[in-house]
Amino acid sequence: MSKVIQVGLTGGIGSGKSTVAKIFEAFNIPCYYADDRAKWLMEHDDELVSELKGAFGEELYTEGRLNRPWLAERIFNNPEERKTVNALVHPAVGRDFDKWSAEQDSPYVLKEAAILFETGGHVLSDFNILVTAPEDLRIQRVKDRDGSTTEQVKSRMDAQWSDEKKAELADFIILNDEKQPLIPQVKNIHEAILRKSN
Ligand SMILES: CC(C)(COP(=O)(O)OP(=O)(O)OC[C@H]1O[C@@H](n2cnc3c(N)ncnc32)[C@H](O)[C@@H]1O)[C@@H](O)C(=O)NCCC(=O)NCCS
Ligand SMILES: Nc1ncnc2c1ncn2[C@@H]1O[C@H](COP(=O)(O)OP(=O)(O)OP(=O)(O)O)[C@@H](O)[C@H]1O
Repeated sequence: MSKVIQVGLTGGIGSGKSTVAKIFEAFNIPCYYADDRAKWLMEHDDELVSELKGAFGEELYTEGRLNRPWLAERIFNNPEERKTVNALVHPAVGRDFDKWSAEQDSPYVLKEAAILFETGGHVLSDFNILVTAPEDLRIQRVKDRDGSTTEQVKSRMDAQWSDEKKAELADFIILNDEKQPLIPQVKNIHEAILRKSN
């Protein structure tokens, strides 16, 4: 059986990539949510759990649950520690995604991931979609959604590439500035991918 067409869907923090993914799902396209799945694997993939404990110590977990604020504080203020987590988590997510993709019956599948170009993961996709939005709007959205501070959002932005740099590598770009309607943009890309994949 030939490999299903894989489409990366990325965007910086608060760009609205999960919101865009939900629209693709409404067009019956299966979507793999890498950030969510990564957190699940970090608690349930025994090999990954032991590698992470080896790198960060037992205090990374409290009663088997990942100590997320503790880890976020560490990795978004320390590039070396972020590199360590990325090097352990991303290959595990890649394997899990490939397994999931092979089980889907669809003309193509989406992988929604916050960092895709940054990890080089985009080369494994057949196409890559970038969601963009003005930086101040992205910060406000995340503050409203999570109660984060501006500084916390900015420290995550600093761990990601700029939209300009990502745009050079994207096949499609969606502008989610709350002025341009999202559904027609998604529909156009969905139809273009179906045409290109036939
Ligand atoms: C530090 C953790 C526990 C914080 O969890 P939290 O629920 O607060 O955030 P969540 O995972 O939903 O991520 C929210 C946003 O933070 C940013 N972010 C998360 N991980 C990273 C990273 N490694 N590099 C840059 N930005 C990141 C993204 O914009 C993401 O959409 C979590 O982000 C994590 O384990 N990250 C490392 C693993 C990883 O790279 N996951 C994402 C890609 S597979
Ligand atoms: N076009 C829009 N109109 C109104 N609200 C929006 C729009 N796009 C996104 N939002 C809101 O902004 C917040 C961030 O969007 P979303 O969670 O989709 O972003 P994300 O890129 O997946 O973020 P993260 O990287 O933090 O996971 C959410 O609360 C979402 O409901």
